[in-house]
Amino acid sequence: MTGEHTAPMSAHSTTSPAVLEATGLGKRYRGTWALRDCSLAVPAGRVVALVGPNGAGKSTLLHLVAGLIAPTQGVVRVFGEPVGQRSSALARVAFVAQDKPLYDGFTVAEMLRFGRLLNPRWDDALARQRVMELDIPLNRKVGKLSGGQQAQVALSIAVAKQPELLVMDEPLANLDPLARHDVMRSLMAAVAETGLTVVLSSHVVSDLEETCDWLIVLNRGRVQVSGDIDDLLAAHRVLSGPAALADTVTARIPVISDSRTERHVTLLVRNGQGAPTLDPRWNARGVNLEELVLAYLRRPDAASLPRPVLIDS
Ligand SMILES: Nc1ncnc2c1ncn2[C@@H]1O[C@H](COP(=O)(O)OP(=O)(O)OP(=O)(O)O)[C@@H](O)[C@H]1O
Repeated sequence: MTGEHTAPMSAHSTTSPAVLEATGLGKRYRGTWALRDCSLAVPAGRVVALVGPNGAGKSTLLHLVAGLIAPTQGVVRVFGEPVGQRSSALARVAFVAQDKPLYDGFTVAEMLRFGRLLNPRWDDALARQRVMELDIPLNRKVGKLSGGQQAQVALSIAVAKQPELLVMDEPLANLDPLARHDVMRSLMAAVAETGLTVVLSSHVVSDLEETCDWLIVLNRGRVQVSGDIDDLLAAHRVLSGPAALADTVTARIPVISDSRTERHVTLLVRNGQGAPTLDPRWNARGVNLEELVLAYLRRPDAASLPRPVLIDS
């Protein structure tokens, strides 16, 4: 059923200690809720895809995790500690903002020196090695690098801080497909070397399919889906068959998306426990990550099980 999903099966359990945990988390800007009633837990060592349409609240959630803004409601914990101004756990978190935190007038070497001065856990050899392996000249001004090279420098700086949780807000934005692939490959190499947990937001779901193993879907400020990607894919399937039979399925199985012509219907459904035997005229197949995400985004009222496992701290 999950054959189309190429991410390696993870040995992690959903009940391993949560690196990141939100409970009833909400953020209001003046009269508008950017994030509401957000509860989720991410186990250690996961690579998390945070997806959702424009204005869904992704940046707001990531800024709350990084301690850059304070919640209006609820709490977010990293490594079991509530995030706040005095949170020592934030020393274990690196955040790469959407508008890469680089200074155009600095050379790459100066950016690395800056990183070394600001970060007590800085690994200078690692930073230089990563930049040189990518053939990025140390003496070039950051403003003269390509978008892909700038993303790689920002990633190298973040990794050199030796975080245990790396939070990246749209690291792939404005990059061409090859640069996106290269950045994701670099990120995966860092994950393989260090075992760090990564949360990254993106609009391009297909870029995440091979590398991420945990999915969070935000829609209109609410969490619709949070869970292990393999589990989520296994819990859904696509049914296609005669339109005349559609009502027999929709009455018995939770339908996330429904696309019909006069004679034919395609349904993306959630497998309930004890899923009913279907008429042989139905054709069933597995879903891929992009289909799953799109189906939920089209139905903001739908939420997926399993619900996040919250771990007592
Ligand atoms: N500083 C702010 N002041 C007022 N409203 C804000 C502020 N930051 C975000 N918002 C609002 O909160 C909502 C969520 O915004 P957010 O940037 O978190 O979404 P997003 O999912 O990251 O969007 P995008 O994909 O477009 O970057 C939006 O309606 C946005 O206009």
